[in-house]
Amino acid sequence: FELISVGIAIGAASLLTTYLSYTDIYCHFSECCREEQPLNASALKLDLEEKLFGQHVATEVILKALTGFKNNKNVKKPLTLSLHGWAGTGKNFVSQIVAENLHPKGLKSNFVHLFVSTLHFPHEQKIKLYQDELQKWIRGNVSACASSVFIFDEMDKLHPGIIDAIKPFLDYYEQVDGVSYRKAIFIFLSNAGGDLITKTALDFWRAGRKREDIQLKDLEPVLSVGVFNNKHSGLWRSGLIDRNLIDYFIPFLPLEYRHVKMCVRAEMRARGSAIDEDIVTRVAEEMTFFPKDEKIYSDKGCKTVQSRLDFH
Ligand SMILES: Nc1ncnc2c1ncn2[C@@H]1O[C@H](COP(=O)(O)OP(=O)(O)OP(=O)(O)O)[C@@H](O)[C@H]1O
Repeated sequence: FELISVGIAIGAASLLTTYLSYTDIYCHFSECCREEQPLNASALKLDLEEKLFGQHVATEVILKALTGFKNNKNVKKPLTLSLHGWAGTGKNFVSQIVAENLHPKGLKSNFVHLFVSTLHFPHEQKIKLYQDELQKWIRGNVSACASSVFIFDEMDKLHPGIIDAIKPFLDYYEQVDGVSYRKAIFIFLSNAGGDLITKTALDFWRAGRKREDIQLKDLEPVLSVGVFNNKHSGLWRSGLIDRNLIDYFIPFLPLEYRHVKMCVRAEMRARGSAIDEDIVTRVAEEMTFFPKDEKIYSDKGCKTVQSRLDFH
């Protein structure tokens, strides 16, 4: 009798290993949604600290928000991050880093979805249609992979109201029509609030205080109110803010001359070229800086660094 149960145990164990190795092999060749895969927090930390320049607030908040969310076995709602700041300060860049740390194929993953307002929702008269499609699209993708990531770029160009279509998915519901959205991540990117962030950064600078002393609490309240009252933020009077469904408003500070230089060096490294400090300085000096008198912050952040480097 004992022999039979030992036999069954061995059989079950070997079936399990075959199944495990089968899934491993399958997932090696075809992308799998590994919902329970924990986040490698130290890899994300290293990525952010090494690659993202001048954004100490964003780095800290994103790291905390993601590790907290992914380590919590009992999340009550999806994670919703709203990234704000001037052009070229790293919002898309960070979303890419986050996406890669959640799904190895990053933006190319079947489980990471990027919406660009001017591309996907261009016509104001089609708001209702966009809302229906967006709901269907998100429902379909979350049903296929609970830990899907949705990135909405150019939120400030999104017609007011469209985003409220996804409100039920962002709320504290266990399920909506049989689908649970609790493990999904929504990231909104916007230039709205960039002026408020710059003002705070300038106030610190003018008061002789260090940029690194700026904290989330100096900016988050101003940002959420500012965005709610801004007709061109995509979140104007949005129920998402009203209902406190956005977990973090994350400020991206305007980049200074020294950060632009760091971007040039990073780009040179990525191209496999030796770092030539003369070229670094020349590229950085070609950028334009504001405000008019102090000339502290780069107009385009690090955005045109790559193309400018081609000239040298
Ligand atoms: N803080 C930063 N640290 C390192 N590289 C940066 C940073 N900001 C921008 N870059 C570089 O500049 C490029 C453009 O930046 P990115 O697209 O992330 O800007 P953005 O904030 O999304 O701008 P926009 O609001 O105009 O969409 C990035 O791909 C990256 O190479």
